[in-house]
Amino acid sequence: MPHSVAPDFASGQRILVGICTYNEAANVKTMLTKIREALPNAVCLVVDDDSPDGTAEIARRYAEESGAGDSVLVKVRKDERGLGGAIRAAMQTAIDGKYDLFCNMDADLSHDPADLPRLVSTCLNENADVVVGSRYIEGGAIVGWPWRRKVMSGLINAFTRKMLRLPVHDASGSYRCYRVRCLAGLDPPRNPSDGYAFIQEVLLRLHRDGAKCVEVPITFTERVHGTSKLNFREAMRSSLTVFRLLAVR
Ligand SMILES: Nc1nc2c(ncn2[C@@H]2O[C@H](COP(=O)(O)OP(=O)(O)O[C@H]3O[C@H](CO)[C@@H](O)[C@H](O)[C@@H]3O)[C@@H](O)[C@H]2O)c(=O)[nH]1
Repeated sequence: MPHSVAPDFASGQRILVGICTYNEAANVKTMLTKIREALPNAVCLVVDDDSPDGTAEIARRYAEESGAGDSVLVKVRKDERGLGGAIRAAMQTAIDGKYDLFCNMDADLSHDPADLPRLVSTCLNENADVVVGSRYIEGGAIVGWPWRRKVMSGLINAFTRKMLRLPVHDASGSYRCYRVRCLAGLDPPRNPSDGYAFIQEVLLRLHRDGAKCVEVPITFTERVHGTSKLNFREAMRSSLTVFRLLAVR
């Protein structure tokens, strides 16, 4: 999809782009390069759970050698694991740093950094509180998944949307742009999801707080390098979390 705006359109906004990484040595450098091309004024944050493959070190070296300096931050969590906790840590950095917008995306190039300007401009132009990159609306797509995973993910998302009365069709994808003031306004969750379910949980809590949620179509492309960390157990745990989230106020 073509960009409707020039890459530096949001120069008045302070934008933090967070990518969470576990064993993304083969992807992190390309990701950072492409994010900086897409949004030259944004700050990139890598939240790495002490990956044994040296992801954090590659990101640090990239920051030094590319001259990115303070516009690439690397946070290493030594004793914690889990995508949900890592995204929460990135959100907290956005809140503490008084950023205006926080964009979150996968670090394996499944989410195309070239879509970042579209998410950001939609947030600004439509005065949205959260913009969700969606695989399940017209124009959205998934490339490279076997049909079984597509069907499973589509069904889980339809079920989650219905059960939690969410206003979006893609609750489990984490390509999003948030207004930081809305994240800062959320009460700290009492028992937050540490795994992939956090992606649904934060959307639900924002929606219940009255946040304006807008969807834009994205194409999700299965990674070429590295492996997914979403195993069957975590997928089930995340899906069943819907029932726990029914109790979220
Ligand atoms: N810091 C940290 N990052 C993690 C962890 N587990 C996964 N990640 C990072 O989270 C991103 C997505 O993880 P994958 O394991 O590659 O997920 P996927 O199978 O490609 O996609 C599924 O999960 C995505 C979560 O964003 C979803 O967007 C997508 O819908 C899909 O269901 C990657 O950047 C990966 O490195 C963790 O424990 N800690």
